[in-house]
Amino acid sequence: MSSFALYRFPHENYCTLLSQKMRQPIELLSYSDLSGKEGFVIAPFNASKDEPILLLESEKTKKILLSDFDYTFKNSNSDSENYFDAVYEGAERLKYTVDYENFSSQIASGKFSKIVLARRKVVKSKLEIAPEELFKRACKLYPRMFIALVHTERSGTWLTASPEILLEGHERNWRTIALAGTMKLEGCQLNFDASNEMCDSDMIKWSDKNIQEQGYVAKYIKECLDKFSNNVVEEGPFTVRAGNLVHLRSNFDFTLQTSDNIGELINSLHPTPAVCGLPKDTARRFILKNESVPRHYYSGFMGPLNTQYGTHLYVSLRCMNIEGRTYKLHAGGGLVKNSEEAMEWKETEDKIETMGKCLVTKKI
Ligand SMILES: C=C(O[C@@H]1C=C(C(=O)O)C=C[C@H]1O)C(=O)O
Repeated sequence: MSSFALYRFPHENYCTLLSQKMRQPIELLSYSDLSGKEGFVIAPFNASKDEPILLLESEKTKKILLSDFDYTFKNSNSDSENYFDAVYEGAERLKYTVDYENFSSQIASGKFSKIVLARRKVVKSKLEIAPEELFKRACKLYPRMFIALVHTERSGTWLTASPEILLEGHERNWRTIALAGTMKLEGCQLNFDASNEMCDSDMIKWSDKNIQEQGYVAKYIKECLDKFSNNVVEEGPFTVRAGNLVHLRSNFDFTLQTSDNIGELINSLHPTPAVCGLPKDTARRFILKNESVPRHYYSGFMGPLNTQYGTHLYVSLRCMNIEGRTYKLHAGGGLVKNSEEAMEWKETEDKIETMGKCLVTKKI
């Protein structure tokens, strides 16, 4: 099968299909090597020989209006009855509890001020659902998010509905964000940021724990950017919606003299404490060694790099790895001093629901 990336930016009514048949994607082992490269990047949480950074060069690019989607991809099964079985990967809940104990004890001992613990849920469907159909559902359910369906031989097939920009811009003007802190909208709050009705944003009250979690990410990002730009403008944090969740977000707009060393900037930013921890390198090593389930391309990033439309890299969150009728849904959350296990577990369940909804929604 050829490699492809099908993606849609927030609020756009069209998607882009980039496919590569003749050659395999370029494989890179270091984020810094992205400097000067052009194409669609699919990067893992941690680049290695087994899981390299993949770069698709556009042999063929096509823009498709979402309203023409069904005509372009003729799917037969969007209406049929389906059901799902949760596949318990050796006591998933228990594994999380054990990991949580291990991770939070490192915070208690002062090794990390913040660390992100992730897990996955595996579900099987009775019938195969065309991945393009799932992409279309994600586009309709999540107009504010970056939606991407990618496939390569090395990475397998992944669908993401990401609220988090890692880096975007072109020439001199760039932006990144610090996104962290999570709450599920309930009751009247579900009107938050809906176009027709207003909900009093005072109804969304952030806990000190969430404010602290996001503060760590914002501080880290500011320090990274100050090494590359002397012109960083920080705005926020403010509340933003992602499906039925809200997060705290700060914007960082900055200028670069040249985008020639963009790989260095990416290497410095990724993985931010929104998906990894502080201090970064020890947290990353700890996660790789101790988390029960390998992250693969979850909590990496993907998107177009240095194309004629600029760079738009998003963190690969609210995503799943698709293997036929088996769907592996990944999610994590940041642990800090006052975290509680049951609440952190629920947060991962709430995040997993983002992709879960795409699986169970029938025709939309
Ligand atoms: C790690 C994830 O999300 C990240 C972690 C968040 C948190 O800990 O509150 C919030 C948004 C994302 O930056 C995920 O969705 O799996």
